[in-house]
Amino acid sequence: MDSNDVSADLAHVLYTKDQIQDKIAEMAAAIDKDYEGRDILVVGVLKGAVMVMADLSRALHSHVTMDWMAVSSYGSGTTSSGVVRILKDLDTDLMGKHVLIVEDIIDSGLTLSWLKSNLESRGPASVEICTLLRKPEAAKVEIDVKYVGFDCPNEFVVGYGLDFAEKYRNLDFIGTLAPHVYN
Ligand SMILES: O=P(O)(O)OC[C@H]1O[C@H](OP(=O)(O)OP(=O)(O)O)[C@H](O)[C@@H]1O
Ligand code: HPA
Repeated sequence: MDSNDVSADLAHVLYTKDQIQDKIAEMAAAIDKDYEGRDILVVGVLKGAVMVMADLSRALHSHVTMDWMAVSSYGSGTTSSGVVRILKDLDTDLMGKHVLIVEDIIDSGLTLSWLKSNLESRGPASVEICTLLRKPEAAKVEIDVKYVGFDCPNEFVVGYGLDFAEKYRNLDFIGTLAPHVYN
C-alpha cells in the first residue's frame, strides 16, 4: 500500500464489495417481483446514490426509466441540517408513474421524508423508497421504506457513493473513517 492509499483512512470495513453486490441483487429481485407488469421510474438522489443506481438498475429486469434529483440537507459537516433544498429537479412528469426513489443512506430520515412527500404531491401512481443503508438509531422521523439493504450502526460511513467532504465516494466497499481523518 503506498502512502497515498485511500484505505489507510478507513477504520473498519462494514460491507465488502461482494456483500454489497449480493444485497443489490437481492433487492432487485424483490423489486422485479413487486412491480411485475409495470414500468418503473427510478429516481436517483445525487450524488450519493450514483453507485446504487448504476448497479441496481443493471440488476433489474423490469422496464425502467431513470431520472435524477439533487437535494441538499447537509452542510460541510456530518449532521443533517433538516432544511432540504432542491439543487436539481427531475426532468420527468410524474403523473401516473410508479416512482422508486433510490438512495444510498437514510440517516435522520429528514431528506427522504421531505422528498417522498414532495414527489407524492406531483400525481404519481405510487412512490416507494429503496435504500442501501439505513441507520435505525439515528431516525428523527418515521418513514415507510419498502426496500432496505442493510441496517447499519449509528456511525459516519463512507464509500460506494457515500462521502466525507466529497471524498471516498469511489470506494467499492463501505466502511468507517479512522479518527485521524476527522482531526
Ligand atoms: O436521512 P438524512 O439524515 O436526511 O441523510 C440522508 C441524506 O444524506 C446524504 O446526502 P448528502 O446531503 O450528504 O448529499 P450527497 O448525496 O451529495 O452526498 C444521503 O445521500 C441522503 O440523501
Ligand atoms: O453516514 C453518512 N456518511 C456519508 N454521508 C451521509 N449522509 C448521511 N449520513 C451519512
